[in-house]
Order: sequence, then structure tokens, then C-alpha cells
Amino acid sequence: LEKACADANLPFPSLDEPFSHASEAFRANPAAEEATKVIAAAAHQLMVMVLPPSAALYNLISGQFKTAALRVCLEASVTEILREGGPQGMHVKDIAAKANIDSEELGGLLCSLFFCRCFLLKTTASTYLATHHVYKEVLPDVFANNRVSSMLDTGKAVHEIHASPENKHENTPGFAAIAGHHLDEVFKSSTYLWENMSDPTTANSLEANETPLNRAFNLTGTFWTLLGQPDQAYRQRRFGIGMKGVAALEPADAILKAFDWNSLPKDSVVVDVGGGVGASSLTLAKNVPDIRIVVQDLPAVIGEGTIPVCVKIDPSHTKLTMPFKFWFKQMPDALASGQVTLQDTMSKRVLTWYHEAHDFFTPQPIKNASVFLLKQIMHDWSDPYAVKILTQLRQAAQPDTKLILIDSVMPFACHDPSADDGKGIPGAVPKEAPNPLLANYGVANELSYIADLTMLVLFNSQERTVKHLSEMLHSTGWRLTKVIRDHAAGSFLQPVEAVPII
Ligand SMILES: C[S@@+](CC[C@H](N)C(=O)[O-])C[C@H]1O[C@@H](n2cnc3c(N)ncnc32)[C@H](O)[C@@H]1O
Repeated sequence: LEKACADANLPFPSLDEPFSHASEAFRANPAAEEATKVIAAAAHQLMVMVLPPSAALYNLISGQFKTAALRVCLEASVTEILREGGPQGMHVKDIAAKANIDSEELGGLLCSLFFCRCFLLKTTASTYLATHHVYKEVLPDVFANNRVSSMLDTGKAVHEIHASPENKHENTPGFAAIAGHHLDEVFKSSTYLWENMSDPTTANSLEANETPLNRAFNLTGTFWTLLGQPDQAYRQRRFGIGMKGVAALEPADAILKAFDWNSLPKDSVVVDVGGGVGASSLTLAKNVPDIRIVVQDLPAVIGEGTIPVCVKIDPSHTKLTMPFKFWFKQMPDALASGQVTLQDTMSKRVLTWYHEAHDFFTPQPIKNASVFLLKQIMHDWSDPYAVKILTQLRQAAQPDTKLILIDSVMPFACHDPSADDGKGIPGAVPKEAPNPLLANYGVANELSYIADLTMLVLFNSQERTVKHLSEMLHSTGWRLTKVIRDHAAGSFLQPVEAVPII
């Protein structure tokens, strides 16, 4: 890893320094990226090998304490407080005073759960043993941010957050928002997994409204109906902004490498199905100006079509829905120039780029699409529903329409002898880690499994293997033609390409 970084003249970032996108540049070097995965997988495997099994197990058993403590720090804006405190760190009493939390409670959380307990080993220059490497204890009871904790930074001033906590995530990069969603809805739902699985009425359910989430939130609808409720506006906005944070987890160019967008003729239509606020479309709009993009999502996200055609849009308009605000902030020139136009869905104007309220379980209105893009959509739905979505798209597809699904394609932890069956399809067979590591690179690949379990507790759904995807596509009239792995450094998503079976 050191050699790969030195060869590329890119420094390896210190754990003590806050995260920045520039500090991740070394990962674009495939040798460096591979080395990090092998090192992480090996380090974790070694840790489990050498710890007493009871300690290794309790590391997992007590996982909820890490989650709970992280939630306290996220909600209390400890990272922002520490940023303002500076690199010398801040005493827990001062952190608590700024966060309005009892300092003994906070100190207990910081010290005993996951703040670094650093011990300078006398035999080596400055080697630290730490617990979970989130924040750093610079002196007893004095803490500072490090690379990991800085990921929770909204970038906002503490007084701004306190003045308007409901807007904490507005206009932020979104990582803290997606972390907040996981520490809240996903965490609470996961505690009901066994109750849901052991109750005969829900044990085998594939319904998105019979999930652990339904038990946790005493909910009859789905996660999407929960977010659509008027009193859930904060969670709705946090989730939308959080999806930008997921995009930010990926290298900025990941969506550009998911498909050869430049192969599309001028004015080709790309439909971002379930595109949310348009996080992927924004990158496409900026980099592939000759295509036409339609972002489709539910009315709760897109708006009901009550907003006038927005050629001259007033950013202070109180009725502006999230996509309007999003495009205004991210790419105002595109609106001014007309490259991007946010459409009143009642309007029949032919526009170059627009958002459209559309339910993907109903017939797809766009019949001339060159690409249907579904990023992190399939995994939200169990097979019967995923099949319905794919069927609607197949019925609207032209013979040369491409279908791009972007989710995690699940590997096995061991060698998969049947993977050889997929050899005809580029990328179908995953690269395996070298022996004696787990074939799937162990914890280095953990985000895929986190995504998989998140889908289970929120939707009774899942991430899928190549075989599973291939069969599901085939049953709906699509043929899997390509799996793109390692298209972007550090990505936990693997785009899949399919074409209509003619
Ligand atoms: C996990 S998010 C992915 C958003 C976007 N593709 C991205 O990657 O940023 C799933 C999206 O599906 C949308 N959605 C859920 N049910 C839908 C439906 N029946 N029709 C259209 N969109 C739907 C949600 O509102 C949400 O924006």
C-alpha cells in the first residue's frame, strides 16, 4: 500500500486528520485499493483468530451499544462541537455543556464505548491501541475528531444547528443524514427482526408492510408511506438528503462508469426510475450534456404537479419541493439556461430535462427510453414486486433499450463452485480474495451486507446474487449481459446491464 501510494505520489491519509475527498485519491490506484481490502480483511481475520472467542463474540453481541452511542453523538452534534473546538480537543464537560447533555453520561459514552483509548507503547515510537477508532482521546477525558468521526460532520456551525435542528441536514453533503437514518429507523427496526421472523403471520412475508420496521414503528403502510406522513417531514428530508450521502460514499464518477453514457446518440432519453431528488442525474447532467433525463419518483418526493412550469423559478417560493431546491442549490445555471427544467406534471410541455411523478408499479409512460436507470431500487423490493417493476419497464422498452440496475451484487464468503456457470457474462464471476482470507474480502466488503440486512428489516427485501438477478431478469423478458465490478474505487455497488429478450 505504501509503495502504491508512493508510486502515485499520493500520501496515505492519517487517521488523526479529518476526512476529505482529496485524501481518498490514492484509492483510485487499483493496486492501492486492492491492498487496502487485503489488509483490512487480514487484520480483522487475525483479530478474531487471536482474541478469546468470548471477546470476539461480545464485540458483535454488544454492537447495539456502538450504535446507541453513535446516535447520541450524531444527534448531539458532537462532531461539529469538536470541529469548532480544534485539534487540541475538548474536555467532555465542555462538549456536554455545548451539547446540553449531562457530562457524566456523555463522558461515560465517549470513554467506555468507542472513543479511542490510546496507549503509547513504549517499545515502538507511537503505536496506539484503540477500541473502535471513532474520535480520539488526546488527554484523559479530552477528545478530538479523527478521520472516522469527521464523517459525521454536517459542516454546519453548532449555533446554526441549535437554532434550527429540524434543518440540520439541509444543504449538507448527506453522509451525516444517511448515518442518522441508519442509527434511527434501521437500528430500531433491526431490534425486531427475530420477533418478525418467529411470528408465523410474518415469518415468510415478502410484503413491504409486514417488516420489522412495521413492528418498531407500529406502522401499517410501508417505509415510503411512513416518510410521506405529514409529521415525518424531518425523516423524509433526511432520507432524501441521505441518498445524496450514499452517492457521496461512492467516488463522484461512479455513476459515469456504470455505463458508457457517451455511446448514446444526442438527445437519447435516460429515465432515472425512482431517482429521488436526482442525485445520480445531477452528475449525468453535468457530465453528459447531450442526453435528456427524466427523473421519476413518488409525488411525496417530486411534488403533485401543483408547481407551475419553472422556467422562471423563484427560490424563495414556499411551495418548492425538494427536487426544485436541490437543483437550485446544485446546478442553478442549468435551470437558468433551460438545460434542466423542472416540470409541472400537469403540463404537456416537451422539456429537455424534468422530474415526473410516476409510480413504477404502473405502466411506464416513457416509451422511447434508451436507458432505464434504477439505482438502489431493486433491492428495496422483494421478488414479486421487483418482478412487477421490471415487467412494466420491459413493456415500455424498445429492442435497443438498456436496463441498468445499480445495487450490491452479493458474493459468498467462501468459494462458489457454481459461479463458473456465469462465465459467459462479463463480470459475473467475482474476484476472490487470496487464501486464507474469506473469498469475499470479509469486512472490507461489509457495506454490501449492511445494505442487504437494511433491506430485510425495512422492506422484507434483499440484495441479490448474480444467479438470482439473472433468473429474475429472464423471467421478466430481460437478459443479463454484464456485471460491472470495481468500476469505481471503494464502491459497494455493482451496476448490472440487461437488454430485452427479443
Ligand atoms: C433508495 S431510494 C433511491 C433513490 C435514487 N435512485 C438514488 O439512488 O439516489 C428509492 C426511491 O424509490 C422511490 N420510490 C418508492 N416507491 C416508489 C414507487 N412506487 N414509484 C416510484 N418511486 C418510488 C422512493 O421515493 C425513493 O426516492
